[in-house]
Amino acid sequence: MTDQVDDDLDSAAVTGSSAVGRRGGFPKLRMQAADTGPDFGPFIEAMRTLQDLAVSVDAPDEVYGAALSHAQAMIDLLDPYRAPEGESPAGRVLDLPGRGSLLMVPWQVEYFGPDLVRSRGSFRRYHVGGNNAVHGGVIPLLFDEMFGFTSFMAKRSVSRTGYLHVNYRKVTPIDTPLVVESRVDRIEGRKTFVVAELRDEDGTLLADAEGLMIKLLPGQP
Ligand SMILES: CCCCCCCCCC(=O)SCCNC(=O)CCNC(=O)[C@H](O)C(C)(C)COP(=O)(O)OP(=O)(O)OC[C@H]1O[C@@H](n2cnc3c(N)ncnc32)[C@H](O)[C@@H]1OP(=O)(O)O
Repeated sequence: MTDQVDDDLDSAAVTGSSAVGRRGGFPKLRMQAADTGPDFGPFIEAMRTLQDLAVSVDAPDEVYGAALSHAQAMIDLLDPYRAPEGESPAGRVLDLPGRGSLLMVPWQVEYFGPDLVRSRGSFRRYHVGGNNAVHGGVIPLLFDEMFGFTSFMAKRSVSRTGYLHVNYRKVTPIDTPLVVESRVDRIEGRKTFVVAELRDEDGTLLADAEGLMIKLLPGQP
């Protein structure tokens, strides 16, 4: 998938501080897909496991103290390497789940075209809202990412989400392979109406969504 998207991302417009030009409203960034070494992916996966643990362990206070020391050592190690958006690899490694960004759910786009974008993955302990069900605020994050990608593939990339409506049809489980598909429903001037469905591998509908992506005007952030 990377080659096609590399080209598109190179000319894509995304928000950020290191602008090198303007296209539509967004600053245009150097946004080539990041080419990382072999340790970046495992580092992100380890950080995701730490997120799972941080929301789930019940440990003695001295264990939290020891973990805090390790966390502070990591902060000291990484802090000198802070980089502007569009330069740090997180969010730009298209072959990693969630583009290698901890903000994104760790899903992998497996098909993308102007007609359809499909992504697969699982939610995990970090995403639990209650009783092992995925938090109702996490699912729109997945849909919004899909709508952004769908809009991008439909060559409507300089767009932002105007609204995102989610119907929660069934409880969404963690640690279960799921699939989401998103497509353009219709285009009206600046407005791209997008729809998506989240299903389990048996085809059971868990949630669906409709969104409005609005093409930005020059000067809009
Ligand atoms: C491969 C890369 C993948 C990346 C994925 C990442 C995707 C992430 C996408 C996002 O999450 S973007 C962040 C969340 N969204 C925002 O922060 C948007 C904040 N809102 C705005 O900036 C402005 O509202 C916006 C620029 C979108 C629109 O403002 P405008 O003043 O230019 O639009 P205007 O109010 O004139 O509305 C334009 C049309 O949209 C309609 N509209 C706007 N908001 C609407 C709304 N909420 N509901 C229904 N219709 C709406 C409006 O009626 C009108 O329709 P008509 O053209 O038919 O007259």
